[in-house]
Amino acid sequence: MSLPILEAKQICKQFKDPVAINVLNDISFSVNKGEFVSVIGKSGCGKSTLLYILSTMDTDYQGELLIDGERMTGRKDHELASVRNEKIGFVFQFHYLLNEFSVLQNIILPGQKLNKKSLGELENRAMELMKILGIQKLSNKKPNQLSGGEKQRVAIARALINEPHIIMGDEPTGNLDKKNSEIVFDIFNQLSAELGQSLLIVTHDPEFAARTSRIIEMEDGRIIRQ
Ligand SMILES: Nc1ncnc2c1ncn2[C@@H]1O[C@H](COP(=O)(O)OP(=O)(O)OP(=O)(O)O)[C@@H](O)[C@H]1O
Repeated sequence: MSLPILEAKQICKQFKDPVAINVLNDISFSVNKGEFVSVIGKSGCGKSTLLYILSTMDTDYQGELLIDGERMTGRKDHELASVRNEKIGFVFQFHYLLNEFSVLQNIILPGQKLNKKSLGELENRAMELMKILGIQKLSNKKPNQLSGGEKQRVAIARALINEPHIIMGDEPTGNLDKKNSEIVFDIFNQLSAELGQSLLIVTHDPEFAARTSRIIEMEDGRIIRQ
């Protein structure tokens, strides 16, 4: 059997300011290739804190994190930055697209940063992704000319440009209406089912979570069900 894409082993996190609190306690789980996993739980239970650690952005924790079987814990910041660029695609509640660039330019930016493919190759991949996501007609528009749902689809294309091993999302449908949330869910589902894309999505939306392949439910910094 292939290695899990992501493994969290006994992750604990404490914030010390203003008073010491344990925000994450003994979090262990893994995500396998092609799995579409959601993380749910009440506000303040530690979901975003956990995602920040799993995405290698926060290195101040106890326990161990492995991505593709490789230990991330204890690695230097510049090494983690290149892991993020190469292996993780991010989709947030707010899309952080750059309004001075076109949709196409926004999508290929992380690919140019990684610098492993020519501009032509990146543009071809971006066109393919835009087709899958139904936004091919928007390639020359600027993000501020798009609807919220379209912007989020552009952000998903951007997250996919470097063929990430895992997509991580923090409330990616949090800012969308029901119809656009459905569209985003269907895209994630299709990526997982047809392309074997692994996804780990933090969400407040119980309907969204109920349709993912596995739900990790948190309470007070612990996993209470998965
Ligand atoms: N930098 C910080 N310093 C101190 N406490 C923090 C810090 N960041 C978060 N917390 C606390 O850690 C707990 C978990 O926060 P976190 O943002 O991970 O929750 P969440 O489950 O993502 O919540 P939400 O669903 O509202 O986004 C909360 O009690 C929060 O107040």
